[in-house]
Amino acid sequence: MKKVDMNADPALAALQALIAYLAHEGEPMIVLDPAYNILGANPAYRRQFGRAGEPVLGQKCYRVSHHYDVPCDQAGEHCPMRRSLELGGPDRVLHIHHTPRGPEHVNVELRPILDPQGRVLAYVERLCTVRHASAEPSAEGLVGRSAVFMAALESLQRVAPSMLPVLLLGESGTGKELFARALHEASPRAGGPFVVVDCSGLSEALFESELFGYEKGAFTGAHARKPGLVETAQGGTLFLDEMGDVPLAMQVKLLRLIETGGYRRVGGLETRQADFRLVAATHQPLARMVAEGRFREDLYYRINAFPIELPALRERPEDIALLVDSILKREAPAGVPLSLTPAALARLQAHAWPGNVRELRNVLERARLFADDGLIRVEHLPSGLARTPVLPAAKQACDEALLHAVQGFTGTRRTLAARLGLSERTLYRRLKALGPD
Ligand SMILES: Nc1ncnc2c1ncn2[C@@H]1O[C@H](COP(=O)(O)OP(=O)(O)OP(=O)(O)O)[C@@H](O)[C@H]1O
Repeated sequence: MKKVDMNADPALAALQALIAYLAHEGEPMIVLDPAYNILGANPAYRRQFGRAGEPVLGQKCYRVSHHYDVPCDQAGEHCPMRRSLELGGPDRVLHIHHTPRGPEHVNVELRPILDPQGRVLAYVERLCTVRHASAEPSAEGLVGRSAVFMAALESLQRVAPSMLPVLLLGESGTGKELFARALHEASPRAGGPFVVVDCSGLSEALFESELFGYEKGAFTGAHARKPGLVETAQGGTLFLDEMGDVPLAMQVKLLRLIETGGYRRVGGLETRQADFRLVAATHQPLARMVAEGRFREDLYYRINAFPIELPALRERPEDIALLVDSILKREAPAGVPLSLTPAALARLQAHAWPGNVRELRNVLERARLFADDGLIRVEHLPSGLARTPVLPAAKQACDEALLHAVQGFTGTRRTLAARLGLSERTLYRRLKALGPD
């Protein structure tokens, strides 16, 4: 390695020392100059994000991570370097990065390194791939890449390391349970249990014995002692689903449990100490229920410490294609790939989805039974589903789906037309309308 003359350029020497220091860090890190050039990359970065034969040094960070020709903020995204400059300190953002494995959700943390005069000498960027959500079709877990989905995921990432109770708000079928599980997995309690309590439809007595357990002989039928779900969640996460349905009389016991961690088994005298991270969810308007006296105000403030709004599916139509591919991966028997015609996809994108992702899953499960050749067409979708309105969004989605299909296809036009459920002439006409390529 070339020796640096410290007296000649102390700033350069400081940068070299910084790069050498980061070489021993286990997490992927790069050093950037204020003009977005990558000055150094540690071995962890090269292992995780480097591509054989593609040098990263001297490249622009936005080119390597996003394949953009301009910085992220000029491409409509949050640029941590710009924000860091505005804030005069570190910044964090969740981005979708191109990696050798495909697009991935990556947590980016940027810290400015200042010279003695307080000028930015360089930035250190730490990258951390989010493992519990996918930006590509995935057979399991959360998937999504729309801005509203990313905002919810970013909140999840920020709160996960803490012990703060989280309240997930969203319509039925928006993935509250999936988010709760992802939160648990992203938290330091991931090695502990994840326990789901469905609070809907439980009477007060049943709720108490389910949650706190009971002693032998506590009531008729209590032949043996039974631990409650709070005890089962020891060291892990307790997920209270449909929190708005907790009976009023139980709310006070729940509040005591959350505030002091203390509870008693039904029929027991001993106060036991709970140890769980609380995640609650509801599709009900809790604030209104408080105003109407149907939900305790003190409990509401306690659980509402960190609310996360989960978007309805109609607010993220750009995620539908990704969700469809993911659900079809889940539903398809091994080895039989299923796909949709662009027209069928456009119809799904135009529907309002009151039942959200669950409804989408059900529609696809049904359609699959009709798609004998593995291709789901419009006629396989329920007739009540949005009738292909020529909405600009739906039309554009249809065109995008077509382009996507063309780009990934290596066979002849004839076989491509057959796969898409179009006549060869229609395919030719549609491609012509999309441009010379
Ligand atoms: N972002 C997502 N990515 C992949 N699958 C999803 C996503 N969101 C929801 N799902 C799927 O949709 C279905 C409904 O999700 P989930 O049960 O988590 O919703 P919920 O909001 O808890 O519903 P409810 O309020 O009725 O309990 C599940 O099959 C889940 O796997």
